Amino acid sequence: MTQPETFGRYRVVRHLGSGSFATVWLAHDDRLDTPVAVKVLAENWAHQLDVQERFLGEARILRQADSRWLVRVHDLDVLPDERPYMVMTYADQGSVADLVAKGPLPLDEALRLLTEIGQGVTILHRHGTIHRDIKPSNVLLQSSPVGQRVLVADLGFAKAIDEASGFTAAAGTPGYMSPEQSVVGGDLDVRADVYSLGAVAYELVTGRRPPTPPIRVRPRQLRPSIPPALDELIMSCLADDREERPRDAATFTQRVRAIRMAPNLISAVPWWLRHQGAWARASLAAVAALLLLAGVAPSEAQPELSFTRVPDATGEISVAVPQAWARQVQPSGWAPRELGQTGGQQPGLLVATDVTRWRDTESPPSGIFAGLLRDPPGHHLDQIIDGAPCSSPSRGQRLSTEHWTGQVRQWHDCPGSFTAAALRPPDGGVLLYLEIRQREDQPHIVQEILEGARVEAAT
Ligand SMILES: Nc1ncnc2c1ncn2[C@@H]1O[C@H](COP(=O)(O)OP(=O)(O)OP(=O)(O)O)[C@@H](O)[C@H]1O
Repeated sequence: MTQPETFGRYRVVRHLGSGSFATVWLAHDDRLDTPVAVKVLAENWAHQLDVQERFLGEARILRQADSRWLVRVHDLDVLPDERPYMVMTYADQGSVADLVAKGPLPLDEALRLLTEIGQGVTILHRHGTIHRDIKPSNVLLQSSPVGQRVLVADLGFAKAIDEASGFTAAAGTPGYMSPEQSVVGGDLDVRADVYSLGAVAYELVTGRRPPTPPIRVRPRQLRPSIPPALDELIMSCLADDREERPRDAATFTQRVRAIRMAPNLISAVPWWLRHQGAWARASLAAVAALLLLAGVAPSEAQPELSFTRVPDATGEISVAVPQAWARQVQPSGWAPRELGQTGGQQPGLLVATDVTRWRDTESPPSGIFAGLLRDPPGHHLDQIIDGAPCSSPSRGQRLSTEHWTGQVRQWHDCPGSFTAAALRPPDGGVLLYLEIRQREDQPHIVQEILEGARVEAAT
């Protein structure tokens, strides 16, 4: 295949891939200085009107739906040889198929992806569209300053809900396609996509594409650590009888979110986590018990303001906080992946007057989040945080003490104050990411907390 030089004003960089009907190129928009993906209808289909119509239909749906969870279409035009092309968001991190090719995903990552895919499909359903071909290779991944974002793509088979009865052609991909999709002339509704969401979920958590229906091997038989609620959800999506499935993608997504929030999946969550909604609530009884077990004791260093040292569940991190802040503790670690960093579950903790309101922008609690990163050399604060927690000006500074070197950024009127810091101990190796929120701005307390944080070598 010869590489064209340009498509209109877009300069072609390289070939990204070819599907059954189209070829996709990486190109550069020199005017806006941004990479784009250009999808061009294949020559052999260029004169087939129904295929052309489908191509244009895909571009229109994506343009009109215009969502951060879907590939966005920025432009549509026609080449001199009359082949249409659409200019889309470039997904620079491949697809979910690449991830799952390496095996089943960690549960927290699988649930995060399923929430995002569910959100993308929900947008389509609200737009009156059935995707009809949801599968891992049609879920693309794009890096963002705060992590990796899912983009549901390839609406080549998509159909308007109100035209979806009496289809003549069967369409979809075996393994992901609902039983009703393989019936010629069968009528469809959004529950066909719910089947596919269940099939994708099955593959993400087991590493195996589900067999053709009826499904006899439950995900928990292949991976016993899967929460029963997730096993149930996947099996209900894959029911032969669509009446037994969740009614739409929104219901599926809600149920995935509820599983993510279950107490046994709790991990501490930094403010900067981009999934604002998916927030685990701490079990207060467990918190009280953990506080006792952790041996919380007032610090002797601050007689005028009593400080307490609180460790995370592994004992690798501990923070000294004003006693009054340590009403609730979530000590069970965090997933740096949520902030776009590498590595699975890591030591981390959240200590606050009310952990459930950690990301409340109007009436924040006082507290501290601390999370460990196995440090890629040269990593710094701006690679972790994205944007600003509020519109007030911020001040950055370097910190260099006996225990830490690093960067600190503070917003003094957020409301209250907000501090983010990335600190390294003298022997390096790890990076401690900290967030400190204070209802009233008292800089000396922030200073004490930064000074008092500790990382012990894991035994
Ligand atoms: N926006 C995009 N950014 C980056 N890569 C993309 C983008 N859209 C498609 N691709 C890649 O281009 C290739 C071709 O995509 P296309 O949607 O034409 O077909 P497909 O989904 O691979 O196959 P089929 O259409 O036959 O199901 C795929 O490898 C896909 O990952």
